[in-house]
Amino acid sequence: MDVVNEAASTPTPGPVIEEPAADGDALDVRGLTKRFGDTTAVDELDLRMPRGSVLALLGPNGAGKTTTVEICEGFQRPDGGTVRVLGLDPATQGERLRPRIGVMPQGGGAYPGVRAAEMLELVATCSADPIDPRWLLDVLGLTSAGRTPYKRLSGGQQQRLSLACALVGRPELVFLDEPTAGLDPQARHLVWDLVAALRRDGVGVLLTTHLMDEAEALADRVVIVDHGRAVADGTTAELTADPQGRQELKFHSEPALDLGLLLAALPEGYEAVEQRAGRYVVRGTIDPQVVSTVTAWCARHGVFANELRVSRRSLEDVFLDLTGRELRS
Ligand SMILES: Nc1ncnc2c1ncn2[C@@H]1O[C@H](COP(=O)(O)OP(=O)(O)OP(=O)(O)O)[C@@H](O)[C@H]1O
Repeated sequence: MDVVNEAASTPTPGPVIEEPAADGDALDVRGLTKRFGDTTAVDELDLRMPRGSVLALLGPNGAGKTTTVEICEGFQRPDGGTVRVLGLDPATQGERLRPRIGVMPQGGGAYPGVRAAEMLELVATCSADPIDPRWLLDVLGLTSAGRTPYKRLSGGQQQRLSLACALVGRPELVFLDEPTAGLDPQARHLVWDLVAALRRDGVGVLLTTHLMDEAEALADRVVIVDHGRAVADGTTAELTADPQGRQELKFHSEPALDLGLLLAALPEGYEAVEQRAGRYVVRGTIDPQVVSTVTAWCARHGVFANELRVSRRSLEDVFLDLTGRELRS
């Protein structure tokens, strides 16, 4: 799927506009701060995003993701810090920036009576070189809903229409705020495929999510935010790598097992933690003998070792280790 170059585009001669160097970052945010009364929604946040890459802002509800995105889009003004999007300041150069970005806001929204295809065609008319709206409706599985008024579309269809509106202007950078919230698994994968296609076409994508599998599946780089601050920043591989190269054995069992006794049954150098009630992780070199020792130890104590698996750390684990809370908390 070639999203950006799908329709032949003929460059239109026009006034020469001084644009920033093409090799600059798509996004360069430094020390971004935003307060609402006593609440510091965004707190000295730094973000860098090369052009054509996918950056995920991952964090729990209220972490400051939407506020950050809305500042980058030019919908809110920061209280401190500098923001450059495609080399432009969204607060003061919004008119030059808007034609070059696509925005899919959280929850979408439209005039309730407008038909799906009309809405997309209307948005397309605002662009100098739009993608063919019919093609986009087709790719997003919305052709049969083209004549349906917005208010009668299902939540998933509204979400996909909102995504189509964000893409129809052939943007260089797209902001997707929780793009798969409320979608069924099929529609969710359709959106994932589209984001992957955008990336292949060289379109930058900043997406927010509180779904770690979404961030893992789509993003070149993940910034984990909590209380408006970046608590971790890197590729999924970097973030989930264990500093000592250890593996993990995870299992579910009764809460409050005596992990001191479990460790005594294992060779020296292992770590065992109850990440939350009844969820255990043993870290170290995990070989069949260790698995056998753990299950035998559980059996001796009259408890099951359920859902036992050897795995690498997930982004959820990283968040839990950094904040002591779950992403969905
Ligand atoms: N307009 C506003 N007025 C007052 N407080 C606000 C406003 N917008 C956001 N906040 C507060 O700022 C903090 C960050 O909110 P924000 O919506 O940016 O978080 P989020 O990470 O996007 O959360 P969610 O995943 O729920 O969308 C929250 O405490 C929120 O209540």
